[in-house]
Amino acid sequence: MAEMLINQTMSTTKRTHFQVPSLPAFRTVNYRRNYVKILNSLNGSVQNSRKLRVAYQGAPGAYSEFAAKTACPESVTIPCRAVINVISAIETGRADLAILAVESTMEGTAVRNYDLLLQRDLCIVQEINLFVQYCLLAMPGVTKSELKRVISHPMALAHCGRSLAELGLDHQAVDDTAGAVELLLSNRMLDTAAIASTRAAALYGLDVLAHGLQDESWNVTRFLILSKNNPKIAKKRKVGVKTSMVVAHHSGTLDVLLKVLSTFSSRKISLTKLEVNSSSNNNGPVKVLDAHEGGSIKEYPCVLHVDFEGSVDDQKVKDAIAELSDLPVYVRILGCYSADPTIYGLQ
Ligand SMILES: O=C(O)C(=O)C[C@]1(C(=O)O)C=C[C@@H](O)C=C1
Repeated sequence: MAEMLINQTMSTTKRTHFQVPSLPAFRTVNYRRNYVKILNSLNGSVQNSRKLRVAYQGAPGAYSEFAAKTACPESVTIPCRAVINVISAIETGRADLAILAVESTMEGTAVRNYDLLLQRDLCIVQEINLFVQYCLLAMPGVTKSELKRVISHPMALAHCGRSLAELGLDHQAVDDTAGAVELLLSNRMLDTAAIASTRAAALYGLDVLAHGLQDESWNVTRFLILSKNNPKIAKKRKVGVKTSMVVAHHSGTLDVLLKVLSTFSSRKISLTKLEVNSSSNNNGPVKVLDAHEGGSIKEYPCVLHVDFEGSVDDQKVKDAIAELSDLPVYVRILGCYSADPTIYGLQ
Protein backbone atom coordinates (compact mmCIF):
# COMPACT_ATOMS: atom_id res chain seq x y z
CA MET A 1 0.00 0.00 0.00
CA ALA A 2 2.72 2.46 1.05
CA GLU A 3 4.75 1.28 -1.95
CA MET A 4 1.85 2.07 -4.28
CA LEU A 5 1.50 5.45 -2.67
CA ILE A 6 5.20 6.19 -3.19
CA ASN A 7 5.09 5.20 -6.85
CA GLN A 8 1.83 7.03 -7.46
CA THR A 9 2.88 10.15 -5.64
CA MET A 10 6.27 10.33 -7.29
CA SER A 11 4.60 10.41 -10.66
CA THR A 12 1.86 12.90 -9.79
CA THR A 13 3.20 15.21 -7.08
CA LYS A 14 4.00 18.68 -8.27
CA ARG A 15 7.11 20.16 -6.73
CA THR A 16 6.11 22.54 -3.95
CA HIS A 17 8.41 25.51 -3.58
CA PHE A 18 9.65 26.14 -0.10
CA GLN A 19 11.81 28.98 1.10
CA VAL A 20 15.44 27.79 1.09
CA PRO A 21 17.11 28.70 4.41
CA SER A 22 20.25 30.79 4.18
CA LEU A 23 23.35 28.77 3.44
CA PRO A 24 26.46 28.68 5.61
CA ALA A 25 29.13 31.24 4.78
CA PHE A 26 31.44 30.14 1.98
CA ARG A 27 34.92 29.39 3.19
CA THR A 28 36.82 30.61 0.17
CA VAL A 29 36.30 33.27 -2.48
CA ASN A 30 37.26 30.75 -5.10
CA TYR A 31 33.78 29.84 -6.24
CA ARG A 32 32.61 33.43 -6.32
CA ARG A 33 35.53 34.36 -8.58
CA ASN A 34 34.85 31.44 -10.89
CA TYR A 35 31.16 32.24 -10.86
CA VAL A 36 31.86 35.77 -12.06
CA LYS A 37 34.05 34.35 -14.84
CA ILE A 38 31.33 31.96 -15.92
CA LEU A 39 28.77 34.76 -15.77
CA ASN A 40 30.93 37.06 -17.88
CA SER A 41 31.72 34.38 -20.42
CA LEU A 42 28.02 33.59 -20.85
CA ASN A 43 26.93 37.19 -20.73
CA GLY A 44 25.85 37.31 -24.33
CA SER A 45 23.33 34.55 -23.72
CA VAL A 46 22.22 35.61 -20.24
CA GLN A 47 19.66 38.29 -20.92
CA ASN A 48 18.41 40.91 -18.47
CA SER A 49 19.83 39.11 -15.51
CA ARG A 50 23.02 39.03 -13.53
CA LYS A 51 22.00 35.76 -11.91
CA LEU A 52 22.72 32.50 -13.61
CA ARG A 53 20.02 29.84 -13.52
CA VAL A 54 21.36 26.43 -12.56
CA ALA A 55 19.21 23.34 -13.18
CA TYR A 56 19.62 20.42 -10.78
CA GLN A 57 17.94 17.07 -10.29
CA GLY A 58 15.73 16.91 -7.24
CA ALA A 59 13.53 19.01 -5.02
CA PRO A 60 14.72 22.05 -3.05
CA GLY A 61 17.01 20.78 -0.30
CA ALA A 62 18.70 18.11 -2.47
CA TYR A 63 22.47 17.75 -2.22
CA SER A 64 22.76 18.80 -5.87
CA GLU A 65 21.04 22.07 -5.06
CA PHE A 66 23.45 22.70 -2.20
CA ALA A 67 26.39 21.93 -4.51
CA ALA A 68 24.96 24.34 -7.13
CA LYS A 69 24.50 27.10 -4.54
CA THR A 70 28.02 26.53 -3.25
CA ALA A 71 29.67 26.59 -6.66
CA CYS A 72 27.49 29.40 -8.03
CA PRO A 73 26.80 31.52 -4.96
CA GLU A 74 24.52 34.07 -6.58
CA SER A 75 22.64 31.77 -8.86
CA VAL A 76 18.98 30.86 -8.99
CA THR A 77 18.48 27.11 -8.75
CA ILE A 78 15.90 25.30 -10.88
CA PRO A 79 14.58 21.98 -9.55
CA CYS A 80 14.08 19.24 -12.17
CA ARG A 81 12.43 15.86 -11.76
CA ALA A 82 15.00 13.70 -13.56
CA VAL A 83 18.55 14.07 -14.89
CA ILE A 84 17.21 14.16 -18.45
CA ASN A 85 15.06 17.18 -17.49
CA VAL A 86 18.20 18.89 -16.16
CA ILE A 87 19.82 18.42 -19.56
CA SER A 88 16.71 19.63 -21.42
CA ALA A 89 16.53 22.70 -19.17
CA ILE A 90 19.94 23.80 -20.37
CA GLU A 91 19.34 22.77 -23.99
CA THR A 92 16.06 24.68 -24.21
CA GLY A 93 17.49 27.77 -22.49
CA ARG A 94 15.36 27.44 -19.33
CA ALA A 95 18.69 27.26 -17.46
CA ASP A 96 22.15 28.69 -18.15
CA LEU A 97 23.98 25.89 -16.38
CA ALA A 98 23.27 22.37 -15.19
CA ILE A 99 24.77 20.41 -12.33
CA LEU A 100 25.23 16.64 -12.35
CA ALA A 101 26.62 14.26 -9.72
CA VAL A 102 29.21 12.20 -11.60
CA GLU A 103 31.06 10.17 -9.00
CA SER A 104 31.34 9.46 -5.32
CA THR A 105 34.17 8.15 -3.20
CA MET A 106 31.96 5.25 -2.04
CA GLU A 107 30.27 4.15 -5.28
CA GLY A 108 32.64 5.36 -8.01
CA THR A 109 31.45 6.80 -11.31
CA ALA A 110 27.77 7.49 -11.97
CA VAL A 111 28.04 5.92 -15.43
CA ARG A 112 24.56 6.93 -16.60
CA ASN A 113 25.24 10.60 -15.90
CA TYR A 114 28.60 10.41 -17.66
CA ASP A 115 26.92 8.73 -20.62
CA LEU A 116 24.50 11.64 -20.93
CA LEU A 117 27.40 14.05 -20.90
CA LEU A 118 28.99 12.16 -23.82
CA GLN A 119 25.79 12.23 -25.86
CA ARG A 120 25.16 15.98 -25.60
CA ASP A 121 26.98 19.06 -26.77
CA LEU A 122 27.69 20.36 -23.30
CA CYS A 123 30.94 21.39 -21.69
CA ILE A 124 32.20 21.24 -18.13
CA VAL A 125 32.82 24.71 -16.70
CA GLN A 126 33.44 23.86 -13.04
CA GLU A 127 33.71 20.92 -10.67
CA ILE A 128 32.69 20.84 -7.05
CA ASN A 129 33.37 18.21 -4.42
CA LEU A 130 30.84 17.99 -1.64
CA PHE A 131 31.30 16.09 1.60
CA VAL A 132 27.98 14.29 2.00
CA GLN A 133 26.57 13.35 5.40
CA TYR A 134 23.22 11.60 5.54
CA CYS A 135 20.58 11.84 8.26
CA LEU A 136 17.47 9.85 9.06
CA LEU A 137 14.47 12.18 8.92
CA ALA A 138 10.90 11.52 10.02
CA MET A 139 7.67 13.41 10.54
CA PRO A 140 7.68 15.47 13.78
CA GLY A 141 7.13 13.27 16.86
CA VAL A 142 7.72 9.93 15.06
CA THR A 143 10.19 7.64 16.84
CA LYS A 144 12.54 5.06 15.33
CA SER A 145 10.45 2.18 16.74
CA GLU A 146 7.43 3.33 14.71
CA LEU A 147 9.30 3.11 11.41
CA LYS A 148 8.72 0.37 8.84
CA ARG A 149 10.65 1.66 5.83
CA VAL A 150 13.15 4.19 4.57
CA ILE A 151 13.01 6.04 1.25
CA SER A 152 15.71 8.01 -0.55
CA HIS A 153 17.75 8.49 -3.71
CA PRO A 154 19.32 5.16 -4.83
CA MET A 155 22.84 6.54 -4.27
CA ALA A 156 21.97 7.61 -0.72
CA LEU A 157 20.52 4.15 0.01
CA ALA A 158 23.68 2.55 -1.41
CA HIS A 159 25.92 4.80 0.70
CA CYS A 160 24.00 3.83 3.86
CA GLY A 161 23.76 0.04 3.27
CA ARG A 162 25.20 -0.97 6.64
CA SER A 163 23.09 1.49 8.65
CA LEU A 164 19.98 0.33 6.81
CA ALA A 165 20.77 -3.30 7.61
CA GLU A 166 21.23 -2.39 11.27
CA LEU A 167 17.93 -0.52 11.32
CA GLY A 168 16.28 -3.62 9.81
CA LEU A 169 13.86 -1.53 7.74
CA ASP A 170 12.62 -2.02 4.20
CA HIS A 171 13.91 0.57 1.79
CA GLN A 172 12.68 1.99 -1.46
CA ALA A 173 14.32 4.26 -4.00
CA VAL A 174 12.71 7.54 -5.00
CA ASP A 175 13.94 10.37 -7.26
CA ASP A 176 16.09 12.30 -4.79
CA THR A 177 16.74 12.82 -1.10
CA ALA A 178 14.72 16.02 -0.73
CA GLY A 179 11.95 14.52 -2.86
CA ALA A 180 11.77 11.70 -0.28
CA VAL A 181 11.28 14.31 2.45
CA GLU A 182 8.63 16.10 0.41
CA LEU A 183 6.84 12.78 -0.04
CA LEU A 184 6.78 12.06 3.71
CA LEU A 185 5.38 15.48 4.40
CA SER A 186 2.78 15.69 1.69
CA ASN A 187 1.41 12.23 2.56
CA ARG A 188 1.93 12.49 6.33
CA MET A 189 3.75 9.14 6.28
CA LEU A 190 4.21 8.23 9.93
CA ASP A 191 5.83 4.82 9.41
CA THR A 192 8.42 5.94 6.87
CA ALA A 193 11.72 7.81 7.21
CA ALA A 194 13.79 9.58 4.57
CA ILE A 195 17.55 9.70 4.18
CA ALA A 196 18.49 13.30 3.43
CA SER A 197 20.47 16.26 4.78
CA THR A 198 19.90 18.37 7.89
CA ARG A 199 19.32 21.23 5.46
CA ALA A 200 16.35 19.32 4.01
CA ALA A 201 15.11 18.64 7.59
CA ALA A 202 15.19 22.37 8.37
CA LEU A 203 13.60 23.29 5.08
CA TYR A 204 10.61 20.95 5.44
CA GLY A 205 10.36 20.95 9.27
CA LEU A 206 11.12 17.26 9.86
CA ASP A 207 12.83 15.66 12.87
CA VAL A 208 16.37 14.31 12.59
CA LEU A 209 16.42 10.83 14.21
CA ALA A 210 20.05 9.98 13.38
CA HIS A 211 23.13 11.66 11.91
CA GLY A 212 26.05 10.26 9.90
CA LEU A 213 24.22 7.29 8.35
CA GLN A 214 26.77 6.80 5.55
CA ASP A 215 28.89 3.65 5.85
CA GLU A 216 32.14 5.61 5.43
CA SER A 217 32.71 8.92 7.17
CA TRP A 218 34.76 10.08 4.18
CA ASN A 219 31.97 10.33 1.65
CA VAL A 220 32.53 12.87 -1.09
CA THR A 221 30.38 13.38 -4.17
CA ARG A 222 31.88 15.09 -7.20
CA PHE A 223 29.55 17.29 -9.21
CA LEU A 224 30.14 18.88 -12.62
CA ILE A 225 28.67 22.18 -13.71
CA LEU A 226 27.84 22.17 -17.39
CA SER A 227 27.21 24.86 -19.93
CA LYS A 228 25.71 24.65 -23.41
CA ASN A 229 28.22 27.10 -24.77
CA ASN A 230 31.91 26.51 -24.73
CA PRO A 231 33.35 29.33 -22.66
CA LYS A 232 36.70 27.61 -21.85
CA ILE A 233 36.77 29.64 -18.69
CA ALA A 234 39.87 28.20 -17.11
CA LYS A 235 41.81 27.68 -20.32
CA LYS A 236 44.32 30.47 -19.91
CA ARG A 237 45.16 29.76 -16.29
CA LYS A 238 48.38 27.94 -15.53
CA VAL A 239 47.57 26.46 -12.12
CA GLY A 240 44.56 24.75 -10.60
CA VAL A 241 43.17 23.81 -14.00
CA LYS A 242 41.84 20.43 -14.99
CA THR A 243 40.76 19.03 -18.33
CA SER A 244 38.34 16.17 -18.94
CA MET A 245 38.39 14.25 -22.16
CA VAL A 246 37.01 11.08 -23.61
CA VAL A 247 39.02 8.77 -25.87
CA ALA A 248 36.64 6.62 -27.91
CA HIS A 249 37.89 3.67 -29.95
CA HIS A 250 36.72 0.51 -31.66
CA SER A 251 39.32 -2.00 -30.53
CA GLY A 252 42.56 -2.48 -28.68
CA THR A 253 41.61 -0.99 -25.31
CA LEU A 254 44.89 -2.12 -23.79
CA ASP A 255 46.90 -0.35 -26.52
CA VAL A 256 44.92 2.85 -26.03
CA LEU A 257 45.30 2.62 -22.26
CA LEU A 258 49.07 2.14 -22.53
CA LYS A 259 49.35 4.98 -25.04
CA VAL A 260 47.44 7.36 -22.72
CA LEU A 261 49.68 6.39 -19.80
CA SER A 262 52.95 6.72 -21.72
CA THR A 263 51.93 9.92 -23.54
CA PHE A 264 50.90 11.68 -20.34
CA SER A 265 53.61 10.31 -18.06
CA SER A 266 56.43 11.19 -20.48
CA ARG A 267 55.25 14.81 -20.33
CA LYS A 268 54.73 14.70 -16.56
CA ILE A 269 51.03 15.48 -16.87
CA SER A 270 49.19 14.09 -13.84
CA LEU A 271 46.10 12.05 -14.48
CA THR A 272 43.31 12.53 -11.94
CA LYS A 273 40.95 9.98 -13.48
CA LEU A 274 41.45 7.09 -15.88
CA GLU A 275 38.49 4.82 -16.34
CA VAL A 276 37.34 2.34 -18.95
CA ASN A 277 33.66 2.57 -19.88
CA SER A 278 32.83 -0.36 -22.11
CA SER A 279 29.69 -1.82 -23.61
CA SER A 280 30.16 -4.89 -21.41
CA ASN A 281 29.58 -2.99 -18.18
CA ASN A 282 27.09 -0.65 -19.74
CA ASN A 283 24.66 -3.00 -21.56
CA GLY A 284 25.35 -1.74 -25.04
CA PRO A 285 27.66 0.44 -27.09
CA VAL A 286 28.74 3.75 -25.62
CA LYS A 287 27.19 6.63 -27.55
CA VAL A 288 29.39 9.65 -28.12
CA LEU A 289 28.39 12.87 -29.86
CA ASP A 290 30.95 13.70 -32.52
CA ALA A 291 30.96 17.48 -32.34
CA HIS A 292 33.26 17.68 -35.40
CA GLU A 293 30.92 16.01 -37.83
CA GLY A 294 27.74 17.99 -37.59
CA GLY A 295 26.92 16.61 -34.19
CA SER A 296 26.15 12.99 -35.12
CA ILE A 297 26.11 10.26 -32.48
CA LYS A 298 28.66 7.47 -32.99
CA GLU A 299 28.65 4.16 -31.16
CA TYR A 300 31.82 2.71 -29.64
CA PRO A 301 32.38 -0.56 -27.80
CA CYS A 302 34.70 1.23 -25.41
CA VAL A 303 35.70 4.71 -24.27
CA LEU A 304 38.31 5.92 -21.79
CA HIS A 305 37.53 8.75 -19.43
CA VAL A 306 40.69 10.74 -18.83
CA ASP A 307 40.94 13.73 -16.49
CA PHE A 308 44.28 15.44 -16.05
CA GLU A 309 45.88 18.49 -14.50
CA GLY A 310 46.50 21.22 -17.04
CA SER A 311 44.84 23.30 -19.70
CA VAL A 312 44.19 22.47 -23.35
CA ASP A 313 46.23 25.59 -24.11
CA ASP A 314 49.40 24.15 -22.50
CA GLN A 315 51.85 23.13 -25.20
CA LYS A 316 52.60 19.79 -23.55
CA VAL A 317 48.87 19.00 -23.38
CA LYS A 318 48.46 19.90 -27.06
CA ASP A 319 51.40 17.61 -27.88
CA ALA A 320 49.98 14.76 -25.79
CA ILE A 321 46.60 14.99 -27.53
CA ALA A 322 48.29 15.14 -30.94
CA GLU A 323 50.31 12.03 -30.09
CA LEU A 324 47.17 10.14 -29.06
CA SER A 325 45.77 10.79 -32.49
CA ASP A 326 48.43 8.40 -33.88
CA LEU A 327 45.97 5.70 -32.86
CA PRO A 328 42.58 5.27 -34.54
CA VAL A 329 40.74 7.05 -31.72
CA TYR A 330 38.24 9.87 -31.41
CA VAL A 331 39.28 12.37 -28.74
CA ARG A 332 36.71 14.81 -27.40
CA ILE A 333 37.50 17.46 -24.82
CA LEU A 334 34.61 17.63 -22.36
CA GLY A 335 35.86 20.75 -20.61
CA CYS A 336 38.79 22.67 -19.24
CA TYR A 337 37.90 24.13 -15.86
CA SER A 338 39.07 25.15 -12.39
CA ALA A 339 39.84 22.13 -10.25
CA ASP A 340 38.16 21.98 -6.86
CA PRO A 341 40.64 21.19 -4.11
CA THR A 342 38.14 21.99 -1.40
CA ILE A 343 35.87 19.63 0.45
CA TYR A 344 32.81 21.37 1.80
CA GLY A 345 31.02 20.05 4.85
CA LEU A 346 27.23 19.91 4.88
CA GLN A 347 26.14 19.94 8.52
O1 LIG B 1 19.19 13.20 -4.08
C1 LIG B 1 19.91 14.20 -3.94
O2 LIG B 1 19.82 14.95 -2.95
C2 LIG B 1 20.91 14.51 -4.96
O3 LIG B 1 21.37 15.62 -5.02
C3 LIG B 1 21.42 13.40 -5.87
C4 LIG B 1 22.65 12.69 -5.33
C5 LIG B 1 23.27 11.79 -6.47
O4 LIG B 1 22.89 11.89 -7.60
O5 LIG B 1 24.17 11.00 -6.13
C6 LIG B 1 23.71 13.63 -4.96
C7 LIG B 1 24.52 13.47 -3.91
C8 LIG B 1 24.38 12.35 -2.97
O6 LIG B 1 25.43 11.45 -3.29
C9 LIG B 1 23.10 11.61 -3.13
C10 LIG B 1 22.29 11.81 -4.19
